[in-house]
Amino acid sequence: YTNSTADAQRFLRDYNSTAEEVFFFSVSASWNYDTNLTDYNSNLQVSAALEEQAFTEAWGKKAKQVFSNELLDFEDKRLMEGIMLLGPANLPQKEREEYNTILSIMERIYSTTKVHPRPNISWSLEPELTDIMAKSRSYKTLLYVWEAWHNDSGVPIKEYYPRFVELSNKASRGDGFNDTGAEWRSWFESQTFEQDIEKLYRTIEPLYLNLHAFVRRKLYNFYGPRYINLKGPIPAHLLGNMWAQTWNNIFDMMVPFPDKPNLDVTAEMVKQGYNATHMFRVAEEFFTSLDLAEMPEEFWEGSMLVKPEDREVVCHASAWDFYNRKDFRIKQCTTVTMEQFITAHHEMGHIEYFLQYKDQPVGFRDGANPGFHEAIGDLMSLSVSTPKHLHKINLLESATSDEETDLNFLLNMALEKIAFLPFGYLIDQWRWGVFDGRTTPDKYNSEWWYLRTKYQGICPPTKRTEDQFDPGAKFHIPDNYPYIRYLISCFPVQVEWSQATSRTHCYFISYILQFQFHEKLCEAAHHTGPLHTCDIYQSAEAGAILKYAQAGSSKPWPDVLQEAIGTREINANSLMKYFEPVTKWLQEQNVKETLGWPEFNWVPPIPE
Ligand SMILES: O=C(CCC(O)(O)[C@H](Cc1ccccc1)NC(=O)c1ccccc1)N[C@@H](Cc1c[nH]c2ccccc12)C(=O)O
Ligand SMILES: [Zn+2]
Repeated sequence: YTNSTADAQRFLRDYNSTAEEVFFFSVSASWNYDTNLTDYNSNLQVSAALEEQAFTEAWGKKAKQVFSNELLDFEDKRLMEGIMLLGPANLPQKEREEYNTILSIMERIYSTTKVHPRPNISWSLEPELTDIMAKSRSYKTLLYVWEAWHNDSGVPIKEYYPRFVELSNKASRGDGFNDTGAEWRSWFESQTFEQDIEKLYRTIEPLYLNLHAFVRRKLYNFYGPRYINLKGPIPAHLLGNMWAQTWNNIFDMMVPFPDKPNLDVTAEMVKQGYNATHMFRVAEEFFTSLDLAEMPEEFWEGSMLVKPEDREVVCHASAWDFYNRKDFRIKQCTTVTMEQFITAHHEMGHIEYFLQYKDQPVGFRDGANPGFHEAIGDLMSLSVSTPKHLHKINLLESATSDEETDLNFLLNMALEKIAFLPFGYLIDQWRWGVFDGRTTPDKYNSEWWYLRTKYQGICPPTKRTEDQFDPGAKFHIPDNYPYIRYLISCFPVQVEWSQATSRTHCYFISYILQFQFHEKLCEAAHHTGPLHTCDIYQSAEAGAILKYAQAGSSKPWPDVLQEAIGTREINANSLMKYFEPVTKWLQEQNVKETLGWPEFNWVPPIPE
């Protein structure tokens, strides 16, 4: 290759066809390991990762040697920049092996941890512990399960994490970043990224404080003054979820108008004999009703939609692209619940994205929009969760949309979407501090709980020390998957050109903007009435916008965005408008409440 445009384009084509084979091989090895966690499969997965890293190193070094970037158009420049990022391939061979092995071990510890309440009884996170956290209303049972999971999964991971951080930072420095956190933030290519998120968070904070105060009062009425301090943080194990990240599982303790139809359709799904495959068939029909693609045959043949009995697997849901334009799979330990039904739509949103992208160059199939993937799945849940949609798919008797039913629905959505915001925000705040060295291993847990109390207004139900490692008890930390993308993701758009590289700006498709996106899709679907009753199901016009927005970065972003979403600024107006009825209602309920948790350091007593 010489430094000419023609050669650069040939280089990109050659890279692409080789990359497909190498990525197919390493994704297949990861799939085999994740669906059968044995030493044998771990070794194969680690060596496949080494192969991929050797490939990345060879082509990345060649690209840096030969090409300077001004030869190429915007797309090819982005592809070439991606190829030049070596990641773990910056590490010498021994350290590469150590890096891959640590990741494999941490993932396995998390995914195979079991709790033994009594001899020869063993509970996994999915489904046993998850179900108990969702359904139990016994303070002591919840405390036992919460503490056992956090100790048994987090503590063994703790010994590996500092070394992992060291190796990850060294790899990031090899690509010119100060540390891995800086590398992750660079994807948003915005000098004011952290301030933007802080501003976004401050906008919705009043809504969160009202939800928090209301939930705390209801928990106080149930668990009593011994365990709930009306001026303090809420004990983390009482919110229906192992990490207190979404609170919709305790909706039954919060229902504003209990005599209205029950919006949690889990019971109805069980009654109608739903199983995993049927849940995914119904999800598929939602997407095809938007004129998006149906699942290929390979999907139904290759996916793992239920937890196998005979082997250990990674149960945390995920969607897989095998980079051969044919094999696309979901791995989910599906149980028949509404929450899992929503997750099935979220995972299938990833597959739809893969299908839209499959004929794009490899570099655009995932890296181009870090996290746009995650935004699509959540966007769908805004429609799928509506009483109107659940009625259309015959899971809800009546779709009476009177004011009280609407309030029930909006509170349920707030327990999912609003409760999530501070959690989505704090995970990577903690990690950014770890990667840039501010949070040293001797402070991992205290910093974690400081952020958990500061943003979520929750506290550990029992004393936590530096002997434990509670961040390790949340999948995305041992799996090293960035989390802010569940809150903010980014359309990279060409804006102005500078000499060395094409400057791209970030159009934030934030968690907040999904409501704006939803608003646009609803307009296209000719929806009338309040936004929260909109369901884009069966609207090909709405699907067209989605398809256009999703169809890879070969389309010019600005018009997609302006048309689809409105502005590039993060503004929470749509979200605030969406929740406006329930915000007012919560403010009325909270007239006598203390908003926030001034008794910041309060922790509940241990039950005797
Ligand atoms: O992790 C997930 C779903 C799994 C996933 O689809 O996001 C998955 C995560 C994962 C990443 C890397 C390896 C293994 C699993 N992401 C993907 O499968 C995926 C697929 C294609 C591209 C990018 C990511 N959800 C998050 C956030 C979340 C759950 N429930 C919510 C409700 C409202 C808002 C957010 C959430 C969580 O469980 O904490
Ligand atoms: Zn996802």
